[in-house]
Parts: sequence; structure tokens; C-alpha cells
Amino acid sequence: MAVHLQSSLFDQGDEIAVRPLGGLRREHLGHGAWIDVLPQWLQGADTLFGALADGVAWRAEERVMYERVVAVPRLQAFFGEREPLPHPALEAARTALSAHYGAELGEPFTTAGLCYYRDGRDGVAWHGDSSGRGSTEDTMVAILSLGAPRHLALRPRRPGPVPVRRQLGHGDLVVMGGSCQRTWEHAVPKTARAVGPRISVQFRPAGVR
Ligand SMILES: O=C(O)CCC(=O)C(=O)O
Ligand SMILES: [Fe+2]
Repeated sequence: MAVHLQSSLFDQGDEIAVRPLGGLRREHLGHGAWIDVLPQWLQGADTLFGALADGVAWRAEERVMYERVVAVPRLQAFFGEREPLPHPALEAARTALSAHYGAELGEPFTTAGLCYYRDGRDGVAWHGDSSGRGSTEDTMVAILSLGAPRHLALRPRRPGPVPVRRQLGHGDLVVMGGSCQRTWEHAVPKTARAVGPRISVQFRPAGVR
């Protein structure tokens, strides 16, 4: 049973390609924030997962919390504006996103942040990507999800709109846009469920972090 579930999670094709973005569905969250969702955007997600899991120089980081040094519960890698991405499929994904959103966003996606969630004990706490321009300007953060499905939870900073939670599966795309990084927060909650590893790739414009 477990074996069957595991194999059905992953598609069979070796060829990695992104599908057209025409099927994106926009959901307005309130306070000027929205998310666009496209399930199974990437074909060949198995192959890309394997290549990134093995090929990326994942870093374990630490941070100070309540005067104690604690491990950040996920592994990370960051590719800046002029750095080559770790796989050609990610270059293709970024190009497709920039072509689709360029007019609305007014600039291309440039950087890629990668996160590796080893199991359900890894996650990311409530935050907005607001250490850069996202704290003052509307922007977009596009996330390609690979591997085990995990929830992306979103909640408004000010009361009013209803919090939402979307499952991000193998090859799925979600784009957070509008004021999402400053009027809402998002998280990937830890889970006690037995879940396999997940890789998330976040594409952002320059100066958004
Ligand atoms: O793993 C994800 O999909 C979200 C990661 C995230 O929010 C971040 O790294 O800023
Ligand atoms: Fe984030």
C-alpha cells in the first residue's frame, strides 16, 4: 500500500517541460492579495526532483530564537540575479513565468530560492517575503512544488478575509501576487503525518526576498 501510494505520487515521464500557463486560476484573497494556481504545471517532475535533490549544494542554516541557536527546519540554496540556475528546466520555467506575467508584473522573475523539506518535521513559520521591496510594493512570488504534497497556508495580517490553505503537489505552480507579501502571511506548517521530501522553488523579481 505504502509503495503503491509512493509510486502514484510521481509521474513517469523523463522529459521535463512546463505546460502552457493558460490554465492558471486566480483567487482574490482580500486586502489586494491574490494567488494563481496551476496544478501539474511541470511534466517530468520526478526527474527534476531527483536532479535537484542530488545536484544542489543544500545548506543547513541556524538562527537565533529566544536567545538560543536553533537549526532552520529545512535545507536551502539561493541563486541570485546573475547566477546560473542549477537545472535548465528551471531556466525554462523562469522564462515562461516572465513571458506570462511580464506585462502585469512590469519586470522579469530573476532569482530562485530553493528549499528542501526532508519530512514533516521541516516547515516554514508564518512570514511574508518582505525583507525587500515586497514590504512596500505589490509584487509576485512564483512557487514550483516538487515531491511530497504539503500545505501552503495563508492568513491576512489584518482581520477581515478568511485564511486559506492550498495543497501543493508534485509539479504544481502557485503564484502569490498583488499585496500578498505585505498584507498577508504564508507558512508551510509542520505535520505529524508521514510525508516524504519536498522541494520548493521560489522565483522572485530582483530586490524581492
Ligand atoms: O516552500 C514553500 O512553498 C514556501 C517557501 C517560502 O515561503 C519561502 O521560502 O519564503
Ligand atoms: Fe515565503
